[in-house]
Amino acid sequence: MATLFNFEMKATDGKARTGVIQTPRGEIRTPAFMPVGTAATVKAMMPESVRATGADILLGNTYHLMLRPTAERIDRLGGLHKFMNWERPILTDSGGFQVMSLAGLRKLTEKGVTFKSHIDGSRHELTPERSMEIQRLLGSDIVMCFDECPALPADRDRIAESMRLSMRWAERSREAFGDRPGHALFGIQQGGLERDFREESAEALKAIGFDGYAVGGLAVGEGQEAMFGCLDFAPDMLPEDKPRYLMGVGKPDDIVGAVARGIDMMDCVLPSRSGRTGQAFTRYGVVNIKNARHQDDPRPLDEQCSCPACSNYSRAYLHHVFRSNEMISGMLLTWHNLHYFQEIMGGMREAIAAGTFEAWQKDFHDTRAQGDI
Ligand SMILES: CNc1nc2cc3c(=O)[nH]c(N)nc3c(CCO)c2[nH]1
Ligand SMILES: [Zn+2]
Repeated sequence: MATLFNFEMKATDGKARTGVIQTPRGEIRTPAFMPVGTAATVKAMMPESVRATGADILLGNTYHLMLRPTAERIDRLGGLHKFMNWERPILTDSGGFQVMSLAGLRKLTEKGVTFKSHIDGSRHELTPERSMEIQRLLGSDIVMCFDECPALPADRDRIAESMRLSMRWAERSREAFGDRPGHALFGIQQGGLERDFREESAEALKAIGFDGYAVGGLAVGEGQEAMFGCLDFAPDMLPEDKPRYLMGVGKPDDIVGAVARGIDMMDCVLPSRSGRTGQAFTRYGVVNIKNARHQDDPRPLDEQCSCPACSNYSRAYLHHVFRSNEMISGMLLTWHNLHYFQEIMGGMREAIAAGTFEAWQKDFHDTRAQGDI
């Protein structure tokens, strides 16, 4: 019987690793970037287009889907993969982070969190047990523990108290998840930027035992320097033979820096969200296509990019459709950004496998510094 869920390390280069996570719905090449499909869609993209950019796995959200159309309805309709026509792996976040960032009238207790829907004001409750049930109903392949992610900056007492609550919730999540071959449960390390709390959290998670381990509690306003400072020690505390997932990251240089510090998986709304606002990420830096200087420019966004936007359209055209608020504008730029993010991931996988990751990083940063964008 094929192994139902396992992480096969192929090569390392310094702290960076490259490998493959085998799942019943297909393999995930690491380091991996997960496009965010919050409400059962990667906004402005057909699923086959998302696949064409090179994505092996998508992220879905417990919070959004429990409110609309509800997990029970998706279950009755055959589960999230069928519902959104994406048959490859899906990782779902557990809802706590989105409650704190989106919902109203929240009440946090040891049991869980109650809140008012940002959609219609109805009241809801999320607990570790309910989050596990929702993610089971959705049919996601990688389930995240229900946790609490404190906003930074926060004092040490607050961070310790929040981390310890999350570790008790991790225990309850593991208990409620049960034994589900072919489905993985990932624990989430908390502890802010504090080395001792990160250590305590890692020890607690390892004692429970998970199929993968996320570094949570970052990309919440601490800035890249502080985040990298934490990533200089936090991932090393997690089991080296399991996938390490940095939640919510990030800009291209955040992603490269995280992989260099031992991270295997990441997710971020940036490429899709900024694609819809006209912000394009290229190897030379960021291009704001709505800027008037592009209105007569016949060149593609990025001469070296093979995506549909760069292969078939000029900057002048992209500028026009954004200025006219045409639907194709967000489609083309989202496709380009996701394609570019996957190109970065593919480049890193190859470089790590070849032992040339240092040189690859130098080229990545040097190219970004030059060039007329
Ligand atoms: C954009 N920054 C960010 N930091 C995060 C931190 C966390 C976290 O600590 N826990 C959970 N469950 N999710 C998180 C998420 C949502 C991931 O898309 C985060 N997203
Ligand atoms: Zn492109």
